[in-house]
Amino acid sequence: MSGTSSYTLNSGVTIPKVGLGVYDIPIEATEDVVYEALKAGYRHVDSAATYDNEEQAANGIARWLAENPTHKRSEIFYTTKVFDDHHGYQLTRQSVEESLAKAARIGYIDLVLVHSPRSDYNMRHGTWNALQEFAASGKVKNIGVSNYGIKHLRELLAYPDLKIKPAVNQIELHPWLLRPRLVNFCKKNNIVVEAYSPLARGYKFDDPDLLAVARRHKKTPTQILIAWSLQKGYVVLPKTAKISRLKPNLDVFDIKLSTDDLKQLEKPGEHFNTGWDPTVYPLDNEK
Ligand SMILES: NC(=O)C1=CN([C@@H]2O[C@H](COP(=O)(O)OP(=O)(O)OC[C@H]3O[C@@H](n4cnc5c(N)ncnc54)[C@H](OP(=O)(O)O)[C@@H]3O)[C@@H](O)[C@H]2O)C=CC1
Ligand SMILES: O=C1Nc2ccccc2C1=O
Repeated sequence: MSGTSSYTLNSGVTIPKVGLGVYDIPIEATEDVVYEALKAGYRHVDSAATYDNEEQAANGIARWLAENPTHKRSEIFYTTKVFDDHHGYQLTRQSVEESLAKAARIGYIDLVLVHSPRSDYNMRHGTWNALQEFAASGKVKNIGVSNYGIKHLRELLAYPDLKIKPAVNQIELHPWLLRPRLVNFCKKNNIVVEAYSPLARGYKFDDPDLLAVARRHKKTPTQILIAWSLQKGYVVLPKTAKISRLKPNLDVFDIKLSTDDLKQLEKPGEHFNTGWDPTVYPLDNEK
């Protein structure tokens, strides 16, 4: 098992279980890190319009494909996102066209996400309609959401003109932020869960329970956290800008965490958010 190990989305398309998150990788380093990631076995890259490195991420993929002609574009999964300031039908069309132009060297985008629900009903609805059109056109293969809470998902699933359900919901998840209700809602609705900030951005690397589990498995805390996400059935999106960390972060498929390991790692009482939490953003009638 490796970077090619995958889940199947509700669209029927497969998605590699591990993706390289490229948030905060400096623009000038992104192409090389993505290229090296593909060399190391990654087949999935997660970017966003706001990360300012979409073009460099796509170019890293294009360079690797050009140098490895036995491999096909279809083996690689490239995600980007539409930010809050481009909600609404017209602005979302514009944002995705810009993302497509930046991804020109790889031809299409595998997944476009609504980055967060932070607007209002009409704007979110317009955004989803624009994404549905891109998906129908084939320029975008799958569409989904990020940072949606249960209420935002319920709202979307009730659009009277809904044609395509979200393929994924990308949310912050790690042993200090478990979100069982939201995860179960996604699973029940056949929405694949993607875990972002799966390393809790490094804030918990010295947690004594994490260190104990890591010692037992002769693995690093990073590898245990990635394995934890996989064992929960999540797509996992660890970020590193350091080429030397790419391979070790993928060397996780042999880790089998026991029930006792999971109990020791998971901290249901913490609800530790490392960044923003748009899953609680109010609906129109809550404002
Ligand atoms: N949809 C959304 O709203 C959000 C999406 N995301 C996505 O999730 C991805 C990952 O989340 P992110 O918040 O970046 O943080 P992560 O939880 O992935 O943690 C990244 C941190 O861990 C460090 N790290 C990585 N590997 C190792 C290692 N082997 N040993 C020691 N330290 C390590 C990195 O440092 P270094 O780079 O120096 O290795 C960096 O400081 C993002 O890049 C983005 O794609 C993230 C946040 C929000
Ligand atoms: O990767 C991300 N890190 C962030 C921090 C703040 C807001 C959005 C994001 C991301 O999408």
